[in-house]
Amino acid sequence: MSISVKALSKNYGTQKAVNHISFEATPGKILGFLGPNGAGKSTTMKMLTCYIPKSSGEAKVCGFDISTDALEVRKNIGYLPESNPLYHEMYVKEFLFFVGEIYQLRDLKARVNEVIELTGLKKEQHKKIGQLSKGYKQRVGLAQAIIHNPNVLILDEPTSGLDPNQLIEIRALIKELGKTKTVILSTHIMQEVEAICDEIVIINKGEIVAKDTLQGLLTTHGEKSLEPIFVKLTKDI
Ligand SMILES: Nc1ncnc2c1ncn2[C@@H]1O[C@H](COP(=O)(O)OP(=O)(O)OP(=O)(O)O)[C@@H](O)[C@H]1O
Repeated sequence: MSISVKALSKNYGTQKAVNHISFEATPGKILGFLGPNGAGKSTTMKMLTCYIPKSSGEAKVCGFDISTDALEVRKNIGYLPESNPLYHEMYVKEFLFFVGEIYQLRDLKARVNEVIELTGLKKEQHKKIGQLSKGYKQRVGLAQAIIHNPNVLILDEPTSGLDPNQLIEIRALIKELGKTKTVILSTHIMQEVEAICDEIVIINKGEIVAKDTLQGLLTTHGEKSLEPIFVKLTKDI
């Protein structure tokens, strides 16, 4: 088990952003983490990547506890945050060298060239990040997330705002990465989940309302697609 989450909670003051959630994620599978705006997806991802502390509960990444083994957790995780914060004044290669140095990677030049190849950045590699299109900025975000070859990838809305061509290419890349790594991906695009996710967790108002495979959810709810199930489980009544 690469990710194990048990009764994990996060309170912001009196607000329960994430409330006692439990789920697991395994290598070679892509887990779609879905929920309406404000459901608690980013908060969960930030706890798993040790960006914010939990309020209670437990989570382990590759056996390492997010509260007591943050350094080991970070070594094992690649994270693409929702806003994809990048240094716009840096050149693509310069930025990837910078990230690789933080991880103290050996043979960094070869690794930077490898991730540039993997993420399809070759023809844009000499540009400044600020000069790149949104899709290529996402590729840089993915490149920095995988540069240290982590076992687990946490991707917060990796395809939001991309044109259909970029979307297809980034999805294909994520699917490829998901063959060997444990991937947790949040998205609002139901077709994306249907296309690439093996497991689905739906969170609403900080609580998990569904946890199954796509086929399992379709069968349980007697539907042919995910959208009506998502609406049924998360709409305000
Ligand atoms: N730093 C913070 N301080 C206070 N409340 C916060 C903070 N960050 C998030 N929240 C609140 O926690 C709840 C969950 O937010 P979160 O960003 O995790 O949702 P989300 O599912 O990622 O939403 P979206 O799909 O819009 O990105 C929301 O009500 C949000 O306003």
